[in-house]
This record gives sequence, C-alpha cells and structure tokens, in this order.
Amino acid sequence: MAANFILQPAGFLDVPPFGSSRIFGKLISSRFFCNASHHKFNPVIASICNASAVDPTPSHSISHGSSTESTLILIRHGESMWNEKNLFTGCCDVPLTRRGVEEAIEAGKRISYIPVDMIFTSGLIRAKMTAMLAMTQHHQKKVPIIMHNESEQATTWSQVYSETTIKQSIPVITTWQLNERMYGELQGLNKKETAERYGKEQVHEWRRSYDIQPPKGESLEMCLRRAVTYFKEFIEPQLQSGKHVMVAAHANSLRSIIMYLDKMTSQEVTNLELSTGIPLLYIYKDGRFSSRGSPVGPTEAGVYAYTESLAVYRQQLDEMSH
Ligand SMILES: O=C(O)[C@H](O)COP(=O)(O)O
Repeated sequence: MAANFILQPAGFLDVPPFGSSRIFGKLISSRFFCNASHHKFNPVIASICNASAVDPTPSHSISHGSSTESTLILIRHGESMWNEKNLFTGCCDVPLTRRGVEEAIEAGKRISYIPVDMIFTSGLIRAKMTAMLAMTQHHQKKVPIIMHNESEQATTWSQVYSETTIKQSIPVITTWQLNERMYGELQGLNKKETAERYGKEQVHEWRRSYDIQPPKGESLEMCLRRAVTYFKEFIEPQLQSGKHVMVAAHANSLRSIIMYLDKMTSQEVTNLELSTGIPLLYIYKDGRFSSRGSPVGPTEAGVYAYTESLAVYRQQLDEMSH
C-alpha cells in the first residue's frame, strides 16, 4: 500500500462516523483526496496532501476545549557562499559555507526539544540544507523526507511502503513561493561595490524599503504577496489542525512572513534584520500567533516553560532517550 493512500490527510477530510476504520480511510483518501493523478494540475495541493499522508499524527498536541496549540519555527538559512563573498543572491541557488553548515547544526540543537511534524522550505538548496542539517540534532529522531510531486511519476517513484517508517518520518515540502526575493539585476553583484557605485542611500532603499523594487527585481511587498499568500493558504491550515511546523527560508521571505505574524507596519519592517541560522519560535493558539523569541539551547529552561505542551513534550523526549 503506497504512502499517499494510507491515511487521511488532516485538514482535508472530515471522517464520517464509521471513518475511524482504517480501510475506509484508505478508500476515501485514495479516491478523493490523496490520489496524485487527481491533483496532477495542482502540484502544491498534491505535495501537501501527500505529505499529510506521510506523517498524519502531530508528535504531541494538547487541546484546550476546542482550541489546539501548535508551534511554528522560522529559520533563515545558515551563511551561504555568496553571503560570505557579500554578493546579492536573491534566487541564485548557492550552497552553505562550512560556517553555514555549523550554524544550521547549532540551530538544530536549539530547537531539538521543540516538536516538528512538517517542514516547509524554499526551493533553494541553502534553505533545504539548513532544514536537513538542523533535523540531524532533533531528539525526536525522525527522518525528514523531501516530497517529490513535480510529476505524477516523481510522486509514484518516491512512495514509502512501510507504515512504521512513515511514522518515523517528517515530510518536507519545498516551494518557490518561500524563495528569497528576486533581486533582479543586482544578483551576483558585490554589495559594497554596488553601494560605492550607486550610493549607500540608494542601495539601502533597494534592500530595505517596503515597496521600492531593485532594478528588475521584486520589492519586499511583491515578495510578501507570494510568500504570505502561500503561508496563509498552505501552512496556517496545518497549524490549525495541530501540526507543529518548521519553515526554513530567507531573509526577505521571512521578513514578509514576520511582518504578517507580528502585524508590523511597512515602516516597522524596514528595521527588521534576520541573522543567518537563528531559529525563531511562535506559538499558534486560537487563531493567534505569539512570538516567543529564539530558543537559546536545549538545556535552557525558559522557552519550555512558555507552554505546558512544550514542557510535557520535552519531558517525553527525555524519557524516551533514557
Ligand atoms: O539575497 C541576498 O543577497 C541576501 O540573502 C539578503 O540580502 P539583503 O540583506 O540585501 O536583503
């Protein structure tokens, strides 16, 4: 039985009274919801649908009456080889430096006790590397698996056939909507040299203003339109259904998402700077996001005291490893 036919995807299917039967769940999912061919014109839906089938159960959730609490981790990728050279990168697909690899591993240690059921990354290797390296440190010891739904064949050829293995996996959805802003004709140029040529103020405006586009590139506002639309449409429903989500992306796609989460004005966001490899934690509850800053380390008590759920989850992981 193929992975995307096994379990109902949370958030897509209201199971009827007799739907707790696994068999019935299979039939419903395969016929109406998780059949890759059914979604062949919508790879995004297919991807998420398939992912939900990979890991259907939140690793730990606490419901308070009708409300569920879930965690959201945002992380900017570690230092890339063009960050090191101080080049405008945008949508150019460059890997992490050695330091970037270490930052990703360090970030992984900092979130090693925070539950993660699903990962969303941009389509760029520096974000994917960061997510994967971070997960090598997680105490849950689940394996992140990149979902391949770019074609029907890719979906079929990447099926997992063991339910036990599926339970030990974390689906990773990659999507261009979380990519770095497209920096247009600045891509590949040195930031310092560009400031010398066009003036510091002009370059600062291109880099930090909300609605001014760099030459032939995207403004933050344009980047926000695709990143936040994707977030609302595909990530928020997962949080609503109780899944704990990590998003590995980029300075500007994350600045736009944070602008939305923290309800920042277009003026406030101009001062928001994100360091490479620093995870940020949000708690999602009753349809609201509250920012909890950045977990400092697995031994630091503070962050786990924020919610009962996090404290219990941490304790469970500790018990499992002893
Ligand atoms: O694309 C880039 O060059 C960086 O990742 C972000 O650049 P910025 O700090 O100029 O926005």
